[in-house]
Amino acid sequence: MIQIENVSKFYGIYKALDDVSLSIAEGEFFSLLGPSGCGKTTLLRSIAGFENPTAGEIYIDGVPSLALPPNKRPTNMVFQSYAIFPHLDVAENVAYGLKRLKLSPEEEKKRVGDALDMVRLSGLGQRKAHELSGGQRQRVALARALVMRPKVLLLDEPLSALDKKLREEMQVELRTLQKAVGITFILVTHDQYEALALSDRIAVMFGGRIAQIASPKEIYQRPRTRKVADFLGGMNFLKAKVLGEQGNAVSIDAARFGAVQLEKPQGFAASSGHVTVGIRPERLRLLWDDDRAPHELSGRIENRAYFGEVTHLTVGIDGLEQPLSMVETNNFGADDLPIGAEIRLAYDPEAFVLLAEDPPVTRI
Ligand SMILES: Nc1ncnc2c1ncn2[C@@H]1O[C@H](COP(=O)(O)OP(=O)(O)OP(=O)(O)O)[C@@H](O)[C@H]1O
Repeated sequence: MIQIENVSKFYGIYKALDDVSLSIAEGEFFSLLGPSGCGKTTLLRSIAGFENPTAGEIYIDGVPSLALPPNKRPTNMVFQSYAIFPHLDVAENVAYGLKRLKLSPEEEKKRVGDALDMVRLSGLGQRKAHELSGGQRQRVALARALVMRPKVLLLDEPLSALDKKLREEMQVELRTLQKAVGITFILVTHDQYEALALSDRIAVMFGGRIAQIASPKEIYQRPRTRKVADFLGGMNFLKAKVLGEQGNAVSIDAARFGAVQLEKPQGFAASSGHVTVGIRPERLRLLWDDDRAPHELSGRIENRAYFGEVTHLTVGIDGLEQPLSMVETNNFGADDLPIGAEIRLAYDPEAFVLLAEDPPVTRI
């Protein structure tokens, strides 16, 4: 549905997008994820036609689209600020974009009704903007875009103005809605949980470039570089020594974790004989009393933070440069462990990932 080919965007000498290429399938929920300033909004606005890339081409449904103005593209955008008119009621807001299509009054009414149904606002058509909650206003903004029946819906941080609980509810709704309407959704977000929960695939961006594109599970469990790993959640990083390579696998000595065999990431080159490996905090598990595991380490609690359903632990291990981060659900008493307590932990060597070097950022 969308094919982005070698797109670059300069603002003066500043490179906001640096040779970006990617394709998005019809019906896919695709997220552009990255820190502030990485270029995700510039890329989304380039698809919409609000921004003109300096080089490259964007094909939408097979049509080279960079020369087309926004209203000639089969796309529609939902903005961060709700962008609804305060002097119009909900139904009038939703009907606004339809006016230029000059539909019959019956057809227009039906399309507005369908769009309000989709976002679960039927019955609220006569309400004014100030009579709506934040979540309802955001749904009006969605209905305004959906009523145009775009092939691609572009969403620029649409939930970031909502409080945490409402945002989580709307995330579930957005995902359900996308599956129901089957339209291609492209979401810009800097919230990794939002991207993980909603997307079929995620592109992680840094410094105007795509660092990795993969499914949520793949990108979380198999991040290609240290920066991708770090952006998606907690990760324990270790320096390890390469013992040998066989085909697609590499054996490493991961300090106190011993010898581990790992899959090589794409573009991997163990130039220095040392590599960085990572293991997520939740892949380490506390062992209690007589629990035994094939792979164990002993350590000491150095710090503890209580988060209600989970406790984050920092565990010092003799022979490791950095303490390890762990996450334990508060079922078995991790929240009561005192600082200084001696513990044992289990790990699965298969949970380690080998991380490639991040490319240097050469933006200006
Ligand atoms: N009109 C402009 N003129 C000059 N620089 C710009 C312009 N628009 C964006 N930039 C710069 O280009 C870079 C990418 O901006 P962009 O808005 O795409 O980032 P982003 O990843 O969406 O960030 P955020 O999450 O903060 O919106 C930023 O460093 C920004 O300052």
